[in-house]
Amino acid sequence: MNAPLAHPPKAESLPSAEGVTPVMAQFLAAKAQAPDAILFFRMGDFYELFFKDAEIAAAALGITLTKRGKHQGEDIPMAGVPVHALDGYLARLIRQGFKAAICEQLEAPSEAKKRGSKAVVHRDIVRVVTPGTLTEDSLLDARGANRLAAVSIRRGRAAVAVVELSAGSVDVVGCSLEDLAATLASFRPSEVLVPDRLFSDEAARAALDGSGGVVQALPQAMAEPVGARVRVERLYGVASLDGYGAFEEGEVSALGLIAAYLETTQAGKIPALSPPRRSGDTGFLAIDPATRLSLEIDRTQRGERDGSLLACIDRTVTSGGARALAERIARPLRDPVAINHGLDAVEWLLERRDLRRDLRDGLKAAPDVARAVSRLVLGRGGPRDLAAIRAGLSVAEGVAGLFPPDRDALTGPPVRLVACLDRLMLSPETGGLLVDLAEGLVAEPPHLARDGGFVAPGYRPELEEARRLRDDSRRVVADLEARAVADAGVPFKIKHNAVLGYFLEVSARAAEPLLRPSGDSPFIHRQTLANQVRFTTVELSELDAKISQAGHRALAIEGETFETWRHTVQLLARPLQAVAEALAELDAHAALAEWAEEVGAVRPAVDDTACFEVTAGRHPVVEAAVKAAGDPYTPNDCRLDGSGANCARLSIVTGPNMAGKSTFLRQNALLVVLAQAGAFVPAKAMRLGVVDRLFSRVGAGDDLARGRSTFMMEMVETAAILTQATDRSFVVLDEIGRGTATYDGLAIAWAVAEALHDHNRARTLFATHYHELAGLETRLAHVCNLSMKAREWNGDLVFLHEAAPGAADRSYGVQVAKLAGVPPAVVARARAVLDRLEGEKTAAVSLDDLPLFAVTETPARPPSSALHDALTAIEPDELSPREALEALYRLKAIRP
Ligand SMILES: Nc1ncnc2c1ncn2[C@@H]1O[C@H](COP(=O)(O)OP(=O)(O)OP(=O)(O)O)[C@@H](O)[C@H]1O
Repeated sequence: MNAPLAHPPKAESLPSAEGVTPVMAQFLAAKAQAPDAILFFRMGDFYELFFKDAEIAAAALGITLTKRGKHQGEDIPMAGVPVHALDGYLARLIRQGFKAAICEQLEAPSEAKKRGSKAVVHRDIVRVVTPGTLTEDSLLDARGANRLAAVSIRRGRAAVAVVELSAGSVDVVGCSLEDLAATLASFRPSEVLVPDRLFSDEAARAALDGSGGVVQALPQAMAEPVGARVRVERLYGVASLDGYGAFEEGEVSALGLIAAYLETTQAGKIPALSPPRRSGDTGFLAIDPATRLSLEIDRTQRGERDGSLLACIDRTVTSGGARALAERIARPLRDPVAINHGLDAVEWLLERRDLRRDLRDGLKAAPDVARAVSRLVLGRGGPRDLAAIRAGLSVAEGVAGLFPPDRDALTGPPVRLVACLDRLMLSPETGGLLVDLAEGLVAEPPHLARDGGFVAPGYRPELEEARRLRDDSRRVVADLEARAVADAGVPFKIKHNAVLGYFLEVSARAAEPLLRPSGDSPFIHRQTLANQVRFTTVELSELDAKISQAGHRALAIEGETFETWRHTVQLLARPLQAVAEALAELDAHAALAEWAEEVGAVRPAVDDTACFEVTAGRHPVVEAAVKAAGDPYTPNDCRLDGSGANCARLSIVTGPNMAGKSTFLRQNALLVVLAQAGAFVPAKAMRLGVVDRLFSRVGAGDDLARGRSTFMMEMVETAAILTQATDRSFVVLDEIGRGTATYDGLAIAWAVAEALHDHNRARTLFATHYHELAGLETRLAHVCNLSMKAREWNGDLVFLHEAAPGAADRSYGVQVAKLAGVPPAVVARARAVLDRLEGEKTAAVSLDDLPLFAVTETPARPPSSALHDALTAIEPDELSPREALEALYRLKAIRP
């Protein structure tokens, strides 16, 4: 999978500003500020696009391309979208990898006119929209987080910084280059920032490709640690970052890329961010992109959520909860203590069915508080976001009240739940905001603050006054119609428009007597149309002015009230986000308990040993599919021990096609993911010594996009496992070696199995159709054979899906071909050829004679030496000439 690259229009294609109209000059000035984005230029009720942007948008969005005026003798291409439809068009552009800049009108045309009739309305870019910086509900997936990541590599170490604008969270992880891909993939970023120099770095490119995000290259200078530190300090408004922890150079550099990007894309608006959460790469179970794809953890191989492990177990009732659960499954933990804290919370809620039901019922009323807060802080929120905060805070109060006050460590809620409950406790400030909004905001406010109508009656006396004046005057206007009809004797109708305000309208014929000159007529002519004539009176004009003044005043007071609330939300952003997080976490825990009850999952025993023991385990997704089709699912045991003390470290799994080998392998890998994510597991029992890295590989499909053949891909991925797996890792390999000629494949499979057993010492399940590999059981100390059982019945094959000790004798490929509907003549011929080949094989050279079986000495990990380590740590691009010379002397001084 190749990461899509952002494809902005080229900066050098900007048209010259010579001799253009004032509005076009304004457009070009804005365009120069965001040359790599498609500029949406507000003109009244439309956002217009010009020049190359218009052509790109017309092609990408299917909108009409027209022209407007000339530029240096050439037509100016133009396209436009109505203001109210902007979000939809933005979403489509962003999905296609474009950036968009929004240039707004910052004053009303009437204001501009005060500066002279030729004055141009003041406009400026208020925001650059990119995939990682979206906050609008209409542009976001409610159940998935939207993250912006940045990668930096300094002195041989990688760092990943990640910000989720809608939750205000910031994570930073320093990791080895080997773990970069897994670390980046664990965040599923929508957009990844990299210094442009990293583009030519093989390892970095591979990691970026696997991240799934749109890649944006920034100038290398933005990643320089000194400048980066200053930018991060500015983002947080602190004099020094030291108060947040001691950051590695690469971490500061990655955070600096994010700070630079937020400064430009948010046009100076500073989001409310929590201090960077720093975690080393040892905090989480490393799962590289290929493994995520193969296990279909949060997306299927086709890229859909439906059908993944996450979709199968997700019972959350809020979008924040869904995101929290997704994060847990995407980044399982590695520390048994932390994992057990999560399991304690699930167990406690599982045991309290009534409380759990009430909790989930209460949570259902909680809107997306996190996203509402971030929109308000970034100046994009409206009254409905305030209503979301009000509802969220009152749910927090209600939900906290469901839990017993008992905080005893033995009988009360476990630590993870107590931590959530503590965050739900409203402070005097957040409590005050709730009271204020409950009193001052109407029950169902409009989306936009602009049109008013959201401040509750009675909340501000001066607003009441203005509203009364406006409404009373409207009533007088309504009375005036009847009086005018009586006075003039013509059927007047009172109407209103933006240009004339209120006026009296009557048909042209009926108006005739009123148009004759008369000294004392109160009706003043305003306008003659084809069929109607419009009049006003002094009284109507006065009332009109009164209504419009009162209306403006009411709007101004509502605007002021909104601004006060928005400001309070900005000040309280962190505690409000903490409430949102706590609600989300409670939802995720309760959802895991709910799912565990539904499918009969049990608590895994997670510890520091090297064991893996599953009794009657099930594959959650395949089980659901099989049961939906009305068939039973066969549970299976699996026992491995990395130390080799209690049972085998490596199992060779054989069996007919379709017998359930792949399901068995993935099932056990998924149980590791679930257990370390703090979830219960679908099994009768499970004991797990924590895993540091999880690998799953299937004899691969083609990756034509990257120009690599099936077999090459298979070997690249196998190489990654052999260099990275440790004695704490868990590896599942499915038919490795199948992509080449039989003997090459067998030889490679054999050597890989041996290396994993002898050198990596990882707990491994190795499924294969090379039955010769079963011979490893007698040759290596910690290998056992397992086979998936099937029976022949009246010439047909019946799959039992049962993993039993021992090797399979054959593959039954021909029987499977028959089951699949291959024509009988072809099946019969295949059987005859197979009999012949099997007859010949008995006479062939014995495998024992092959050098395959000689014990290997080659270490699987690359050799490491002081010289090698020192060389790896040097970053030539970061050294001054003097430092380079010093580094050279240091290298010379190292003795091999
Ligand atoms: N434990 C089980 N209980 C019930 N049905 C199962 C079980 N395991 C697998 N199946 C069913 O068998 C089908 C085939 O399983 P799977 O793909 O794991 O077989 P396989 O041995 O890997 O096949 P191949 O060697 O052809 O790749 C699954 O799609 C599922 O419907």
